[in-house]
Amino acid sequence: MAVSIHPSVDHGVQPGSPGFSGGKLYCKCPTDKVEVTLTSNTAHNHVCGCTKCWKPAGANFSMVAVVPRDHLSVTAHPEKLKPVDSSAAIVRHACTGCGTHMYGRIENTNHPFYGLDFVHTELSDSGGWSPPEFAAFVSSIIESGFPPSRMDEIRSRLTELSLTPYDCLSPPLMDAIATHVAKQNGKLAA
Ligand SMILES: N[C@@H](CCC(=O)N[C@@H](CS)C(=O)NCC(=O)O)C(=O)O
Ligand SMILES: [Zn+2]
Ligand SMILES: [Zn+2]
Repeated sequence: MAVSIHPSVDHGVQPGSPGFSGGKLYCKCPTDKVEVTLTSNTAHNHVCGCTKCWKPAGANFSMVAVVPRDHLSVTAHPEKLKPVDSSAAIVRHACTGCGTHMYGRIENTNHPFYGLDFVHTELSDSGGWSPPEFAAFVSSIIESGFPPSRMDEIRSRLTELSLTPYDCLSPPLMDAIATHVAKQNGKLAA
């Protein structure tokens, strides 16, 4: 049995549906579930090994994608949500009943990814969402206790799944961040 990455990809990455236009995410409480409604598909879906992103029980990676913030609303039980860390770049909102992170929002208007919310589409009861495209912050799984001696297994499995492993974000996203910074510091035209 290959090393587990995340339950949504361990049996192969499922393709998305062209024209898919959104759906609902639910927390894991048995009743009174927090419901988040997305009115568009997600983009830049990926698996993330960092210690900040919510992972389902037993998973080594989180699966996380972005959606424009004006396409996300909390449509049931907003009173159960609480920010995990209001000073983080991504302010993640967790269910106080079950601990699931329902969305993460960037509140700093100068952040390169301002305007985007971070979501876990495995919490949806519908298929068709954009599939994960790469693996971010791979080395960070060691910070959660994963044995460093088994990192070759992890990177081989990710590569087999066509989830190219990066120890930060993918080159296009790192370029987007650097472009944002260069426009702010005047090295590139805004
Ligand atoms: N090695 C650190 C990396 C944390 C990190 O930088 N995470 C990235 C990917 S989600 C990030 O953008 N974090 C911003 C935030 O958590 O607010 C860890 O695992 O805790
Ligand atoms: Zn819950
Ligand atoms: Zn992360």
